[in-house]
Amino acid sequence: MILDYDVILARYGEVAIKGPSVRRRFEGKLLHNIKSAFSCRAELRHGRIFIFPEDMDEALDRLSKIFGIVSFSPAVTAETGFDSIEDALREYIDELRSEGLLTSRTPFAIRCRRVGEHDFTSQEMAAFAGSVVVGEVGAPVDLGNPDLEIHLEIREDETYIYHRVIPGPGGLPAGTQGKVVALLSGGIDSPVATYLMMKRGCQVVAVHMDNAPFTGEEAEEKVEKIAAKLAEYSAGVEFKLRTFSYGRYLESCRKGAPEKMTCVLCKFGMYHLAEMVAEEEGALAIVDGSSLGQVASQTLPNILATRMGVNIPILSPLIGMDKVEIENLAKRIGTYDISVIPDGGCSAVPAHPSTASPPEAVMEASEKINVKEEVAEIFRKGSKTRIFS
Ligand SMILES: Nc1ncnc2c1ncn2[C@@H]1O[C@H](COP(=O)(O)OP(=O)(O)OP(=O)(O)O)[C@@H](O)[C@H]1O
Repeated sequence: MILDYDVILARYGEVAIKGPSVRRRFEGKLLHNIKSAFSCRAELRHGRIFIFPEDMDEALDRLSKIFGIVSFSPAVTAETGFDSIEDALREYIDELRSEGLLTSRTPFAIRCRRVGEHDFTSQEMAAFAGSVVVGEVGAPVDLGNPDLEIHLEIREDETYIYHRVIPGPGGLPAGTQGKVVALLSGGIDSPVATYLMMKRGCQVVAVHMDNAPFTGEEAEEKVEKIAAKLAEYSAGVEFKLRTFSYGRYLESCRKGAPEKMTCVLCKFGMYHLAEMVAEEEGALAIVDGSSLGQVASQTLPNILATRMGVNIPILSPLIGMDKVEIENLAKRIGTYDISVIPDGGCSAVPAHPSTASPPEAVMEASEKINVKEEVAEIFRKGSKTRIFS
């Protein structure tokens, strides 16, 4: 970064359409989350967040992971007035030229917005600033389809100059929508499902079932790395990972029920364990990475059978998405490269898992192996817990 930015103007979207009291709560949370992500002063002014960071590069990097922010612009501050804006603009133009963003052939536009009383209109200031650029560089003005837009945002006696509008992640500020228990495996899907619920403002307690001896140590390491990556999107709000030893339950499924039902019973037990965790943690829903028809346990009959007897909502934000869409999202959020690290898979998966287990058969098998008691025992033994913030 060459330009000597001193402030970032951040815009927030959905927060702004809420009623006054919800809006105040959301704005407060957003400010808190920003201040937790990096050292800065941040304040609300006229529906924008003005951020004065200690380290500009770090701030620009972290803001792309703060939910609630729609876009943000690093800016240079000038005193409002023709002379001072002209001076600041000339310096700004010099930097744009040295970065190759503005030449004598670059169609450009000045966009000017104004709050406060001034002795000029926005249009007059835009025309003035445009003439400075033309005089300095000779670039053509093109208001309809410019390659470069230079913004002047005039707020009372301060003017902010910027040209970059960097997209933020959108969504709602972390921590505004209560808590969920997210079933987190080392695979591609559940990190994306968890991310999507975080994007809607949820605080996450991630629950992982350690299936050793049917899985290796690599699976645990992957989940920790995935949790750390997801926690980058949770500034200001705790992100917890709880790992339970689940292998003995899988062993009971293999011994006490038809082999082809192992995966369905595995999932059945997971939801029940997640419900206990939710109660303990004060979470109101369970999240998983199911996508309809993707694997044997995700057919409609098996979705029905595995969720029997669970009394809180099980949210599956990926249910209607294709694998390629999910993978693309995983790449964008940074979990894909971790998820594809080979971990040997789960050796308890049968050669021919059932794709349509009748609910009665699942209930019968679950009673025979006493799932509720098995799972309660695992819960009582407790979890390995890591807090990321
Ligand atoms: N070991 C585990 N610990 C916690 N949750 C799990 C575990 N294994 C599976 N899940 C949950 O169950 C969902 C479905 O898992 P399943 O193995 O049927 O499908 P998958 O497509 O391999 O999912 P993923 O890519 O998320 O691993 C996962 O998305 C996740 O939410």
